[in-house]
Amino acid sequence: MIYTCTLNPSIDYIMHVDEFKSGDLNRAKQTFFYPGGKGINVSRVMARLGVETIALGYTAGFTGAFIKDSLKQEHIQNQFIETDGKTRVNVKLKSSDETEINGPGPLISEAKQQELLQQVKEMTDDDTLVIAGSVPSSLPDDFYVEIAEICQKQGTKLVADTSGKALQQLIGSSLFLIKPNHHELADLFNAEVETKEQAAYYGRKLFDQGVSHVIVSMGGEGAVYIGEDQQLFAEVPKGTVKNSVGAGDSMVAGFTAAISQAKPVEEAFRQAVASGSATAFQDDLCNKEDVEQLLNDIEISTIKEETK
Ligand SMILES: Nc1ncnc2c1ncn2[C@@H]1O[C@H](COP(=O)(O)OP(=O)(O)OP(=O)(O)O)[C@@H](O)[C@H]1O
Ligand SMILES: O=P(O)(O)OC[C@@]1(O)O[C@H](CO)[C@@H](O)[C@@H]1O
Repeated sequence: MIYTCTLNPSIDYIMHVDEFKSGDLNRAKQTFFYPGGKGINVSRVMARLGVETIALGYTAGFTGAFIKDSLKQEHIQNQFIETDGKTRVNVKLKSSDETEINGPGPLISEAKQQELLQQVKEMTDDDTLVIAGSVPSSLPDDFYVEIAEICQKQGTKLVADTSGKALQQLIGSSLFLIKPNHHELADLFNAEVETKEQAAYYGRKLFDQGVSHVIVSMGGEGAVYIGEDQQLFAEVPKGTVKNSVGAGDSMVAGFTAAISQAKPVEEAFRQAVASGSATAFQDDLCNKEDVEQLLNDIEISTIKEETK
């Protein structure tokens, strides 16, 4: 089974405002509510690509109930742990540019932390766990590392989509897939990552430290894949970006779904990029048809040089 874990889910409240003026009364011309949080986005895209997952994490209050209802409507199983307080609402403001305000999320007690670790301990070497998103401030900084240690011991494949300190701490753990964007990769190595060669150079360092598959996304500039004996570059399809929230998560979902269906790595990478762009080109996350339509538009080439 493939599990996704979202420690800090959200309702994503998308607001389209024509010309946003800070400090003024603005009226949105269109709004949307979506169940959000990176792992939940991965579960939703994988469901659309025909792959079953079970969503784990913490939900709370009426906002948490919205998330559970929404997933139920999309036939996605969950084993969320209910906590006190309310699941956060993250505001995504779309105007001439994209502004995001993410809430802090509810407090998670020590007992609830142990409950989640117990769920991980019950997984086996047939299972895959996707840990995605930020670690709420009430959890220990190294909570993901604790999960990684459990997974390594029992042979559960671990996919990690996080950033900052949480990502830094995970490097060195045995990981199946990570997908930093080029800014996150640059932060990890305190270096400049602007070109595909630089992305490949630092991506290879992550591979050498125990990550089986590394995808570095570079927004509209393309994406890089580093694996055992391949390093690939994909041009992203051309289109109008409507809402890039969840585009990175869609890539993780596209790749993980394809691998679970025993597709070759290059095809999994192609599906990752198609899923990311298909999400970027619409308000909600991508559908299977959108992904399939983009697959043929993606040119993949080999990156030869690995110099900075
Ligand atoms: N301008 C664009 N044109 C086409 N595709 C895009 C564009 N911007 C993003 N994408 C798609 O979204 C993917 C992820 O984008 P990005 O590198 O911004 O990741 P990210 O920062 O993790 O995303 P996010 O945090 O917004 O989910 C890209 O690899 C690509 O497939
Ligand atoms: O605050 P975090 O956990 O870093 O990110 C949460 C979030 O911004 O990530 C998803 C998009 O990737 C959204 O659905 C959600 O609002």
